[in-house]
Amino acid sequence: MESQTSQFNFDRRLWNRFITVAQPYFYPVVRRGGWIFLGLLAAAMVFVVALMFFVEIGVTLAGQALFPEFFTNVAAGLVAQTERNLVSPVLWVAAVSLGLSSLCFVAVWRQIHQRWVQWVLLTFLLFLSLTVNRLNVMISFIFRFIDTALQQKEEPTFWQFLIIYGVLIISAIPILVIYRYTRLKLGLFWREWLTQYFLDRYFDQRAYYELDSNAANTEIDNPDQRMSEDVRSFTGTTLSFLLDILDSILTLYAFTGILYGISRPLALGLVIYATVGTGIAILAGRKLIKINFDQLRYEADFRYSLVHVRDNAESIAFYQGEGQELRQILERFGSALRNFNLLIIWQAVIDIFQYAYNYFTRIVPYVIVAPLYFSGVRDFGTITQATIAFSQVLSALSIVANQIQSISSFAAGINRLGAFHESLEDPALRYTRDRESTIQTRIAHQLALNNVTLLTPNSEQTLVRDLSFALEAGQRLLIVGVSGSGKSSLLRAIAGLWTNGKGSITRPDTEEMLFLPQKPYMLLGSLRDQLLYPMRRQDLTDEDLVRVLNQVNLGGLPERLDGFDAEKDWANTLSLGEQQRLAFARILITQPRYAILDEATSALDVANEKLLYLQLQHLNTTYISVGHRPSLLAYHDLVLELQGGSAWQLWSAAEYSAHLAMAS
Ligand SMILES: Nc1ncnc2c1ncn2[C@@H]1O[C@H](COP(=O)(O)OP(=O)(O)OP(=O)(O)O)[C@@H](O)[C@H]1O
Repeated sequence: MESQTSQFNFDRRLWNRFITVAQPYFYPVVRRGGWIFLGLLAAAMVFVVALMFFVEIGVTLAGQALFPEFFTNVAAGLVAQTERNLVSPVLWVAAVSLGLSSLCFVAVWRQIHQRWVQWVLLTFLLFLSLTVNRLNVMISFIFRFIDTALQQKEEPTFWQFLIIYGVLIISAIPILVIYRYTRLKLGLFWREWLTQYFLDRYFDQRAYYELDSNAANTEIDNPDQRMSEDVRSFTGTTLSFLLDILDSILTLYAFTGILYGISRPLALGLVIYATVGTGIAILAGRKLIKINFDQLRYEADFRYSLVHVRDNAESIAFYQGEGQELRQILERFGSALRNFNLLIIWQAVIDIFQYAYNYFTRIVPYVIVAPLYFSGVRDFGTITQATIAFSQVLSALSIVANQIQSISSFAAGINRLGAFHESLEDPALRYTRDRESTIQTRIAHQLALNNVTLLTPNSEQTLVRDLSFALEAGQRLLIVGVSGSGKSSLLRAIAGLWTNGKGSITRPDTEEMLFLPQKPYMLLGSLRDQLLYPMRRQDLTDEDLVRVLNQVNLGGLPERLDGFDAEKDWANTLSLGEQQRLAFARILITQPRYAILDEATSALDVANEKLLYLQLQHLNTTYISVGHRPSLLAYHDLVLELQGGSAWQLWSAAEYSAHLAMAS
């Protein structure tokens, strides 16, 4: 896999990642889906602009019909413009644009019919953005009239326009509020969908397990942050950039003509100026992507170290490891601060560029238009108009140059989400090294291993070589061996968690098997949730649960801990032995065909261990245990001894007992 940390550029890869993450909410992922998505977006923009054209004509005509005197006196320019529009070819262009853009949506309706809410909201949002843009233009006109009336001391006109302004603002406020609300609402829907999209893939095929996101050399650090903060800022920022781009296009449309009319060299000079500025901003911004990317990681690492302390509070307290923990946390915090320092230095460098870029622009129109004025070709007002048009067009063209900081941090977020998406979609990318071969799994009624050679995920150790055995129904196997010989790993291979190696494993479907891992797992939730984990059987009453708890010697638990529905921090409330017994109760409730127990009774006294195994023998469950204690031999028929160095031997329980007796 190409190293992601070496790829911080505004390039095709970034663009592809952006489309990959942004598209699925609006258009299903299919061949050429990205282009169709962009086409639809353009169609939505065209639709909105054409619609606005007709809305403006409609509003003016309606206004003229309702208040003829007012419109003829006050908005004569608007009326004249509307009358010109009604006979101009632009009317037909707008009508055709409206029809064609609608047809684009009709053409792909089958693909997007489940996504109509987002398209309606997005189109509405674009329309509102355009309305707000128009309102601003109107307000600018009103103030021009107010200023002129003041200057010419036309008091009635002055008051008239002030009242018009008041009325306009009263009608504009709801539009502004709805505009903002719609933008946030669409962001919220999108975030909900995208988070769900990532979560589904995160839990699919145990990606969360294989990502190994705590390893120092991992490509995908802190998936939690990617799914929470990165997704949130991705959706919000994409929408606001989209609206900014629309705004820029409209501004360009409105003012480029004016500018070109005044001076061609000015228009041309502006394009060159903005292109150079954008180029420099992109060059400087590239550096910022990497720094922003690192910042997100360092911040998440810092937060994780604090969560880690919270999760392991008791162990740290026993060890009195506060000093060490504090040092670790401060180190991570230090990395975040150092990187942030770098960020503000680079921002200062970019600020130099941006200030220069924006202040120099004030000179440019004068430099180009003043000679025209001096030579008498243009009048004085032209300079003012050119300056306004120039600054409008420039700000539209300078969207990248002026927002490079936020664009680079947006790009960093896109890279984090894009890389995460890639590794979730393609399991091969999750491993740091290429696998030469994998252990094959077949689903069958019984469990059997055929010539299995098992390696650790990083291929550093071969744990067992050419291991073969088969378990008959009802046969019970005990796996023994020195610490680190690979006992738990063998169970991981049976469960399909580890597949690095050769050979094949035949086993029942995992739904028919229940694994109790070495560390008893206590989920977040109530005592009922603990007992019913992982399959939520709805048919069990409280009496059934109490009966099961009695079987594992935990009958008093509900009374002691406020019933079945109180939520507690179970891992810290229950003793290790209690947690193991609770985990064992899950087997008695689930009654799987196969149970796999990894030192599941290691924290229990021998009497409790015996009680649990006797319960297990009453079920129709075939089980495999891993354990060190000789007392376990009594509950098993076969013994698999892992001898270290990838050697193994299979014994009957009786033979192994005799072997132990001889050895001692
Ligand atoms: N994720 C991993 N990546 C690489 N090596 C690992 C990984 N997990 C475990 N190992 C290594 O694999 C070997 C076998 O580990 P395993 O947990 O299977 O031992 P075990 O026999 O169950 O030990 P114990 O009796 O102490 O629980 C160990 O040397 C361990 O360090």
